[in-house]
Amino acid sequence: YKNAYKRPENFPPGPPSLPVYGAFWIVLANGFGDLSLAFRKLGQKYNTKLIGLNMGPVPTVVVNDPHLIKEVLNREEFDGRLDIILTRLRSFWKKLGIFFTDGYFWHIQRRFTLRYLRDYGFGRRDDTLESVVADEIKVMLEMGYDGPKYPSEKEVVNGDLIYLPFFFTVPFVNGIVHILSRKTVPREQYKKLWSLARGTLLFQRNSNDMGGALSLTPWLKNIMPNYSGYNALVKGNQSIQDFFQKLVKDAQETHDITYDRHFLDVYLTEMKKEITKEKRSTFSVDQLVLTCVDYSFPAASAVQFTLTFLVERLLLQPEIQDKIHEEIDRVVGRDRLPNLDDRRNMPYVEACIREILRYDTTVPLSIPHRAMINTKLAGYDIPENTMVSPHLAMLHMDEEIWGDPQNFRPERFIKDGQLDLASDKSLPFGAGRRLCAGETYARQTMFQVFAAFMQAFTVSTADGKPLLRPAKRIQGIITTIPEFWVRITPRT
Ligand code: HEM
Repeated sequence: YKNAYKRPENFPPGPPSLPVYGAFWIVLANGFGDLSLAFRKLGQKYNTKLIGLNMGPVPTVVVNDPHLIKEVLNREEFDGRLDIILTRLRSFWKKLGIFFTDGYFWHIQRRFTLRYLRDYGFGRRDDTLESVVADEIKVMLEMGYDGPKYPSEKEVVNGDLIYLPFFFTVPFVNGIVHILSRKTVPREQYKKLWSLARGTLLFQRNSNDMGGALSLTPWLKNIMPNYSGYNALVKGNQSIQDFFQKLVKDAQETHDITYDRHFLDVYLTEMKKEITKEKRSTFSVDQLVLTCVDYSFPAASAVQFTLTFLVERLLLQPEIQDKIHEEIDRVVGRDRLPNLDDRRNMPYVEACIREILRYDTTVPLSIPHRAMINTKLAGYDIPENTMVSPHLAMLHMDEEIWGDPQNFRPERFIKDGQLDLASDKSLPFGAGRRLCAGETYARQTMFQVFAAFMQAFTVSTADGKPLLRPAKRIQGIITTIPEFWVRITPRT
């Protein structure tokens, strides 16, 4: 009983702790498989904007209020990340990468990678990258029109059916591979990219926004490696890591310090310089592999699932599909692919993407932050090392901000026929110094892929019956739905 109510002094109110998993049991009882729902209910029950609880041994604060979410994202002392088994098992049991590192290491590596990836088209408008992605889109559409050319393509195309999300994988991932290495994986080897995307999905689904049971009780990996998801996490991670280890190894073998061919060379050159100059460096080959993994992981999962949610929405609300087709035909016609210049003239397509990012929040509780010092939030004391989860889905469903958040209504972002950015108060990519590093890449490529796909096809359900309700959401690190077949009909 004493333990159940033991909590740091002046900590936000919230559910008591039970043995082993602390309040996680109560969270699960309030929304098994839907942490966002659970925290919405707990917020109401304790009548609080900040829910304080112990997730296993970890003091945790879930931020349910739009203003406080923005405050957390913009205060430096909340920029930390947790050091948990989930993050270690993907990075050779070290603290590496961008997503799950913090402090000096993260600052140097995030800044360096964003600065130099930019030279290869990442995070800005770049003609070369745009045409690389457009070439991949042409192949994707060709698969849709003509069916599989290589056996592995049968995994994603079957007659007039396509398999989502994997039909969308290649343009997104090959775009990143090109930014990193100035090459793309050719069509006859696309299988590699699909298995990388499948591995990523396996990893995403075997944990959750808060690290899952395995992160709270890491010893589970020794006694029940299958049931705890540990084996699946290792397997899922392996497929993406193997791909990039090979890419980095190839670059190392042909690296010449006097001439940088691509981002991998730029990194290796800096690494060699730093290692001769300094005794300790944040640069290493393992870190380069993890950097590649971190920039590819969401490109092989979050973006393609966002478009998959959008296609599902078109099946549920077919009138939206007609409006999209009308806009594409009016602005672009049928003789060329939509390009990034068209974005400003296609407010409806752009608004559909913004609305799905709000409506189906991909990362409902964001990636957990960590308080790096003892601090205060809304008058409460937040001890150092508290996990702090900004509840983005709550912000996206706030009635005061949106009026009718439960409706999927792209028009909410359009004013006088123009996209009204000021009305988009959503934060699907977070904010502040931890802002998603791939937001620009995600927004640009999603527009390119989706607009071209809709220019070419009409979508309908595989069985021809109207879709009446959305698929059940699968809670993972990102939220997904089960893969499914969709019928595409070329537009005449
Ligand atoms: C629909 C697509 C995407 C969504 C909704 C999304 C959302 C997010 C969110 C919510 C975060 C955590 C922010 C925080 O900690 O407060 C994040 C971090 C991150 N995202 Fe994305 N993301 C998407 C696509 C991408 C893409 C395509 C890339 C790379 C190409 C990317 C790279 C990253 C990286 C590297 C971080 C870690 C940043 C850091 O911790 O410093 N994301 N993303």
